[in-house]
Amino acid sequence: MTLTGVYVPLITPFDATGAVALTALEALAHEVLDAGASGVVALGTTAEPASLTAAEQRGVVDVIARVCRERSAPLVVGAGTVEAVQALRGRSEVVAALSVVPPFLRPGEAGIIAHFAALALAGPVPLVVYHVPYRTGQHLSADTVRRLADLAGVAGIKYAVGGIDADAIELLADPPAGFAVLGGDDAFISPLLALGAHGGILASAHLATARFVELVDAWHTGATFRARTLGHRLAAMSSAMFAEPNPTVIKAVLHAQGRIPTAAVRLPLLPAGPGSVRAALRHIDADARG
Ligand SMILES: O=C(O)C1=N[C@H](C(=O)O)C[C@H](O)C1
Repeated sequence: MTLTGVYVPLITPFDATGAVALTALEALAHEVLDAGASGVVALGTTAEPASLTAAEQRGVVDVIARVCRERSAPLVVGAGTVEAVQALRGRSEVVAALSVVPPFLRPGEAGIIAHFAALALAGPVPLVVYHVPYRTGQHLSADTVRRLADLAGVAGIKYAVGGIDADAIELLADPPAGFAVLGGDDAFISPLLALGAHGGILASAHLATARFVELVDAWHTGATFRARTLGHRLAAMSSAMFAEPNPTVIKAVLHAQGRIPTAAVRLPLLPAGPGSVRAALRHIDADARG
């Protein structure tokens, strides 16, 4: 199956004691699926996974997996190591592991291909390669992405290069069969869809979920005028959501909407400032007014 549409990488809500608010998380997963998301992502960057204990991570995946089971919705789980992908064995709702390109080391493109070949072999589910070079420090050419797509057990890429680059244009001019190209930079999702991307993993889609779904559908059905107009509006909204480190603004907005018990984030993140939150809420209000 090729992953398409909008996948929402769920935040991890905390309650007033600082514990993970599992009931609110469950409700959020239902809400985004009700609004038309194709699926959800557990333990993406947006979930602050490095700030969760192993037990909290398991609790988060358990809750989201239960929702996906009830709804027959696909679940993608952030997992970058052999141990983490192997821990997904037996979870039938999990359709893929989202695995970041190894950061910081910059092993070179041949090393990256060897890494994903080994990880794909070790895991029970296919991989979606998370390519975010402004964080990992590792460039991948279109040719390298094609070689990754050729690997058995690699189902797609979350493409987040901080813009639209020459490699994206080259890749999407002739996309590998059965390989999903999913945008991962919210503000650039519309132009990437225009080039032929299959969908996106978009934290902004916690808000205005149905609009992001509409955007993907509009590009995929050739409703270009609607797609372009909506794309500009959602890009402005996404920029407001990312005015401070993700997911601080999104959590504050969800809290202001009464959807999660607190806006709390864990260190090293600091809560978003009131000006950023007000600006983001203004975008959502404007969108709701049409
Ligand atoms: O958690 C994710 O997956 C995403 N993280 C990105 C980030 O934190 O920069 C943004 C994207 O929307 C999805």
